[in-house]
Amino acid sequence: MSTLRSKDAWQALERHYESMRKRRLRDLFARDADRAKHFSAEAAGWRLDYSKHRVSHATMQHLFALARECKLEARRDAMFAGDKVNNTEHRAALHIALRAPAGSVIECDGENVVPGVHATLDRMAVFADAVRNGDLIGFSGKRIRNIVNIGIGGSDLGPVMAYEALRHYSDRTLRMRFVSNVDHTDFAEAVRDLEPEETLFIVASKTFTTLETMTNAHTARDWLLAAAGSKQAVKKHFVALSTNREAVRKFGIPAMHTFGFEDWVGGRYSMDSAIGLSTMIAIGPRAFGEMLDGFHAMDEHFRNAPLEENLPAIMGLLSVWYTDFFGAETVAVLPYEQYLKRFPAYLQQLTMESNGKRVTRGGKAVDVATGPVFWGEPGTNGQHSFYQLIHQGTRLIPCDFIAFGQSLNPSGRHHDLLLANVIAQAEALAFGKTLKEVRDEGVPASLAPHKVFEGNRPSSLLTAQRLTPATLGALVALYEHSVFVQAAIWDINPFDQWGVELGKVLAKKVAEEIESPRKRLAHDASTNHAIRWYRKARAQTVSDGLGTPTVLVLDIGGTHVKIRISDRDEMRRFKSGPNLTPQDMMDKLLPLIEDWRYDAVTLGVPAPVIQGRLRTDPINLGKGWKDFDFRRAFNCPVRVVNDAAMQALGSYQGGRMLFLGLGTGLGSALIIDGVLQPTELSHMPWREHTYEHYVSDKFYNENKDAWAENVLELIRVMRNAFMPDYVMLGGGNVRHLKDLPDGVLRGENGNAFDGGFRIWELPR
Ligand SMILES: O=P(O)(O)OC[C@H]1O[C@](O)(CO)[C@@H](O)[C@@H]1O
Repeated sequence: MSTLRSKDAWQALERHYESMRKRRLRDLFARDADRAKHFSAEAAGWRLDYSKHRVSHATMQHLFALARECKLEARRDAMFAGDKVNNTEHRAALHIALRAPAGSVIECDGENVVPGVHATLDRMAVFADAVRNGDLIGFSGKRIRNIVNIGIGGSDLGPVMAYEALRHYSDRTLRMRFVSNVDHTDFAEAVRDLEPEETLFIVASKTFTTLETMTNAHTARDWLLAAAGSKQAVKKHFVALSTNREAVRKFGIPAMHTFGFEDWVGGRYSMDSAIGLSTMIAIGPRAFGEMLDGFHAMDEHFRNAPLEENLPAIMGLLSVWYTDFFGAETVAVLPYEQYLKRFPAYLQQLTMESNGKRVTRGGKAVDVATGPVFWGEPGTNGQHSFYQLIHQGTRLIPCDFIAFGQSLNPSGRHHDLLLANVIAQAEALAFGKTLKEVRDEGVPASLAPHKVFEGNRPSSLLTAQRLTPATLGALVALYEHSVFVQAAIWDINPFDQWGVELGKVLAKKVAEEIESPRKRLAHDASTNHAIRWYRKARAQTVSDGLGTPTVLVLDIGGTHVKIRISDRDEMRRFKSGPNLTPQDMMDKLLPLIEDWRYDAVTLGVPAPVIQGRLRTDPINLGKGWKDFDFRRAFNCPVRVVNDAAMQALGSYQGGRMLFLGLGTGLGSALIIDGVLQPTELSHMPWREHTYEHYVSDKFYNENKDAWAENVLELIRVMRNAFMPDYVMLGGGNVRHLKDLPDGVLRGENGNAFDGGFRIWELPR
């Protein structure tokens, strides 16, 4: 038996539960006319009515006794004192210091942390005011109007929830957006209608290493630089909120745009730290200060009020009561306030990342249920979807109803009806409707069971006068501390989150395997199957010309194979020669590019290619090229293209272009309005031989002057035949031509790679 189960108060509760299990709320109310008064408490602008819970005075006494036996007050005091209550990470959990008034003293490792907190708040205020006043200017000299917060988990849910909750108080001339998901759709939709020159990115990440956030931050930087041109723009358009100052500096964000906090602020407890910069920009430093005051008021209440009047203690203990004695698995959070639409999502991280634990602080398995599942939606919408199950389903789902006396957008009967609904829902859940009541209404016997409401379904009603920055702060602190109370009873650490690690590590491995399609898979059959399925889907995306693939280009020549990849400048090469078979090439290539990831391959081959297929083996290489299965060898989409055509594509400047490649032989290609037309001029008869003969490298070595004459003659003839807007000369021997006629341009050899990359942008 665990220490918790063996506690006197726990055992007393177990016995007491047997007497409460069947007690009806109807009876409890009938016996006590003042039950609503007796089972309610107030603090920091909030009133908690918990009279519709399945508790008696005795229940509450047992629960308070349990809290005392679990040393809740001592644990709370240790947290407030800056002790390392996050024992698995050896850290304090001092979020209460984030809202402590200037002048207070809260020590961590012997140092008063409050002055540092206020110094950051002051810097944030100066910055927020600069944005709000229009003093913050982007790269083009225009004022910043769009704020995009990039973060995830606590670096997103708190800011987005607070922005939505306090929208009424926000500066409507600013556009606030929040990007969290690594799904690119999130970023794409967030910036779709924004101008880079007016956009500020706030990269919010405690660690500044989180995969999703850093991927989105790099995408944001590319998006900005595509418009700004210069890397200097990053300094103006990016702000970082982080504890990892070194990583922020490496990203290119200057110290003056970095707002830090300390490791004693947990991600899900950070919305009132520097992570709240977007909130402060939206509502202004003064209102942000009011929100902090609300937090602080609830902190003080939690710290000083006796458990019997202590809102977080009561809420936390009720959660333990239902989770461990009634076997309830979830809690529904139902704000009757549209501005709180993201509150349930925010609470999910706060509650479940904190208390989703299966071992005690000392590492022993717990043998009672811990952290319930939190979920919810704003009322009244939920009433028309899942409330059916809460009213008549087989599960017990305690509900937290949240409502405000005054609407921020009063109009007609709206608020009356909203409040009527929340009050009525709590009443219906508690008291239900008996079979007799249904029958008395004249409902036929066959239908009556369907219309019975069992009732006895518990709920809290949390009310405040108005949704303000202060009431929001107090509400969040209420839940933070309620989570702490539950953790104290279960003896778990609510401040770590090891449970997210394994998935992160495996995702990194799987991403590597997806992006290196030749890697062998050694997972279970199902995981292997899923990876293979996605590799195929991904290859299809590339083949369909969607997205921007990373392309590996091979420029295969008679003496060397040169290789590049589209996201790096580096070129690698290895020797080819007259005996090089495609298999030899693969054997030399793959070890050389082991560290490169690519989605697609372009092969520029010195041989005729029609519709992506080699018509013959290259004359200057070994055998077996024509029928070799490159798609299979690379395990990703491959496009084979004539080497001259590839260079032509890389040199193309629009319109009708004739490309002539002067190398060992003669390469040629025609591009008309972006569409590549393969041509094979080299072996057409000319004079006593072929065109290639008279402009070849061999001919050049025999008679240089005649070679130059021949090239000019070739250009004249081909111009007459194809009527291009211009002729582009490529190949190594172009350098031997001094003066070029008008309309004839000199291309560069490196253009071949650009052609290999561009070919994936063309329709197939
Ligand atoms: O702020 P960071 O370091 O990017 O972390 C984001 C989130 O990731 C987690 O560490 C794990 O999900 C959360 O606790 C945290 O809020």
